[in-house]
Amino acid sequence: MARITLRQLLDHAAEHDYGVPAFNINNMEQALAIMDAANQVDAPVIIQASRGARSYANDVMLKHMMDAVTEIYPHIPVCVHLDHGNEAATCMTAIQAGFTSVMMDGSLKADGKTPGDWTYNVGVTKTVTDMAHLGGISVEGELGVLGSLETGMGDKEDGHGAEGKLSHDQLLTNPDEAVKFVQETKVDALAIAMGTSHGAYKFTRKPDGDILAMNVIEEIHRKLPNTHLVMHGSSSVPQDLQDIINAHGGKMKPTWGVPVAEIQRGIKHGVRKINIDTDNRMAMTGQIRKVLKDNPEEFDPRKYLKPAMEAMTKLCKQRLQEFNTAGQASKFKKILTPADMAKRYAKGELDPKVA
Ligand SMILES: O=C(CO)COP(=O)(O)O
Ligand SMILES: O=C[C@H](O)COP(=O)(O)O
Ligand SMILES: [Zn+2]
Ligand SMILES: [Zn+2]
Repeated sequence: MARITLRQLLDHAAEHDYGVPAFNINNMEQALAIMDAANQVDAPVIIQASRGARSYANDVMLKHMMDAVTEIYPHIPVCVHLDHGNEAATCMTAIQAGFTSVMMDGSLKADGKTPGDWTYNVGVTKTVTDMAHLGGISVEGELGVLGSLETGMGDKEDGHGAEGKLSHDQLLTNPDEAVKFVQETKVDALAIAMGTSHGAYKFTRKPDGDILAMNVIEEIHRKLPNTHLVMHGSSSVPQDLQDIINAHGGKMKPTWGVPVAEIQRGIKHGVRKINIDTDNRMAMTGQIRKVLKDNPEEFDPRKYLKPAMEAMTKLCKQRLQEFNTAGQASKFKKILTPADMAKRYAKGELDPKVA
């Protein structure tokens, strides 16, 4: 069994200077595609499921898929993470379903739309870390609200995210507040806002420092050198994938994502978890469109799901190589269980350290 906690994985990533992509799954095809990639390049990996994924696939199905992938690939450390938990109960039921890590996203209220204030965010996040750490489960928190620095609009493309206009202050995580937040909540990883947003339409041009504020990451990392930073909305939205979709009946508008070089710069400054969903959605959809358009007589799902999985494996493998995750799986000496981690939290060994 190689199910690893986020904390152990990201501590290893910090020690060995790499980042770990967190790929979203909703079904068996995505889980197998990610694991095939991780196995090919000897990489540990984070598989994450959103609330939407949990209701799409059912927790029982997800639980057994996670067991299946660790049984098929026992040598690959896999962290199973809840993406964007909206309240404490969502986190607790994920833990019951076997997740080794949860995100309590208190940057938004439980409706997933209204920005949460400081007191709300610290309170709900601390409730989750207090409970989760008792059982050795890791917690990611979020400070700052995801949204576009180009338009000032919140991030609601994929159905969750702030609605309406946000202030510059809300859109950029304040480094001093980040220090206080980590000290008060004891989160294992901190997601920050600096201009990325979910979905395909992040930027209308190649992003520069005005609309993708990587300097915020550098400043937070200076103040919190031991905190693992998380970049959400980090798909690169590759042009070739846009082209495949559009060449086969799709209608994606011109758009830019987060350049891989910017993520690599982030990894040099404490970014350890990089959330990617949209790129994989595009990789799969491009192949499904292509097969169905080129072979309109085809109706066996395997005929389009297999190329879709292969395209997703290719994308995942590329990111694992680009983030230096490749080659790291076999470096793990021992995978600690949540119970082992619980003892470490109890002793205070994993308490946050500030510069
Ligand atoms: O942040 C994400 C999941 O939490 C995914 O971001 P993308 O939409 O850029 O893939
Ligand atoms: O939130 C980000 C991920 O892309 C998950 O999306 P989802 O909520 O539509 O499953
Ligand atoms: Zn989202
Ligand atoms: Zn996200």
